[in-house]
Amino acid sequence: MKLKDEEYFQRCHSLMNTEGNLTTMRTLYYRPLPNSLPPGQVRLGEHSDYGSITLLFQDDIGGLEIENKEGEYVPATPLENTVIVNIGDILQFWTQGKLKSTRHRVMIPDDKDKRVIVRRSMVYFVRPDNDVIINDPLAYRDKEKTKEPNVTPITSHQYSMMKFNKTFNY
Ligand SMILES: O=C(O)CCC(=O)C(=O)O
Ligand SMILES: [Fe+2]
Repeated sequence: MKLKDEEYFQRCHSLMNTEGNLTTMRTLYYRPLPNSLPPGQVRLGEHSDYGSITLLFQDDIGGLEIENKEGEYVPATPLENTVIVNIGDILQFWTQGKLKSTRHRVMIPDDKDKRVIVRRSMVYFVRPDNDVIINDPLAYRDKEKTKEPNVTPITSHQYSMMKFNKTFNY
């Protein structure tokens, strides 16, 4: 990635566990569902996560799907002792799209035995420190090789707030 400072990304997360960083852990509880539902129903809508990376721990019920390069959703079948690492929007901005933020969703299992059981997941959303500028691709690599983009700087905090307000608009 031609990092001019190999510790750049690490330093941008140095305030985790303080008020200067919005990294959060969320536990999700998907309640049991009736068997009468038709197949192919969405449980958690398509989205990309908006931090830098996400660590996702799911149980063995399944339903999580990830969008591949062809734009098709493919199952992320649960594997024991495995953590899924998603790239979030901010890492995509930072790297000018070199690393892609992965769209994903959760479907209701077609298997009727699995629908009537609770699904649980645990998600750790890693976000850069609040004041980090997320749309300056030059911050992490050799400035001479890329033209200075003419854009208004956006901080990690501003972007997160914009996404929170859109997602939790009720
Ligand atoms: O429950 C899952 O497996 C996915 C959760 C998720 O994508 C999210 O909370 O952003
Ligand atoms: Fe997600």
